[in-house]
Amino acid sequence: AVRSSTPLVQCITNSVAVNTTANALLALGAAPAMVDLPEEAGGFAAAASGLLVNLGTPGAEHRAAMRAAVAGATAAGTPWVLDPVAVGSLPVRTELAAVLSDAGPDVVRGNASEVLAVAGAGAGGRGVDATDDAEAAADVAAELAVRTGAVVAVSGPVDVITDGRDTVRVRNGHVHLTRMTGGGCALGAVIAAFAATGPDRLASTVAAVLTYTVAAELAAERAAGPGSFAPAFLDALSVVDGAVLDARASLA
Ligand SMILES: Nc1ncnc2c1ncn2[C@@H]1O[C@H](COP(=O)(O)OP(=O)(O)OP(=O)(O)O)[C@@H](O)[C@H]1O
Ligand SMILES: Cc1ncsc1CCO
Ligand SMILES: [Mg+2]
Repeated sequence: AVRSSTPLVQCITNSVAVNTTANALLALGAAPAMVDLPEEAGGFAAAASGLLVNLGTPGAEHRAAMRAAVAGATAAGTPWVLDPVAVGSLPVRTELAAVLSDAGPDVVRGNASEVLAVAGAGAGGRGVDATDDAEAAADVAAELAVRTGAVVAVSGPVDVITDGRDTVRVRNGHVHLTRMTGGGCALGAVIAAFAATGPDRLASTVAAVLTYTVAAELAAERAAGPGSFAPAFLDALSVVDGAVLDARASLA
């Protein structure tokens, strides 16, 4: 459905991951648009198929663009994904994530530390990357889903995806994804692309994570390390299909 509909995905994302994210969407068959000016972001979000709001390098202009884009997406019913990068101890993005997670995102996507922090459970001086165990955040993620109405996708060696009622675990993936910058950030954009294909947010998010992590496995078979993994991953995103997913999926 992503390939046949070519969803237009607006990304307000960080300056590190912008190129990786655009290339991942193109490889998958979606259309990226990094429209991140405050004066343009709201109108564009109303017309886009999906929106990513990623807090990785949230300068003042980006923050204004995020507010405008969320308002435009909300008014038009455009699905949007919040990636609360490195929230927890950094004050500006942590406050921003609290506001945005209450603004009705369709999906909140982060690693375990970030999801715990957005849920207000990341206390106690826990470092931003102190845990990569998504399972440890599963209950908190489900509570966050119920409170916000969002599907919550926690990434890690096993990804946990929940709408607060049903929870799906995706065991696919490869550690090279964590050694390529933007490995999590591009996943947020891919989740937005899949959200544009239909109203079932849990199903579209599981499909996005499964596609992404199976592509990583295909790429790892051809890669000598994280450097050659990155282009192999784009190649794999462009060929992975339903038959490969059926053969490779490790869901629980
Ligand atoms: N140890 C691991 N083994 C296999 N796959 C992993 C592992 N850790 C993460 N992944 C996969 O990597 C992808 C990105 O998840 P990760 O948890 O690294 O995001 P992140 O911490 O937000 O990344 P970023 O550095 O871009 O912010 C997900 O698809 C996840 O399945
Ligand atoms: C390295 C880095 N720093 C801020 S955002 C980002 C991309 C990975 O999250
Ligand atoms: Mg991240």
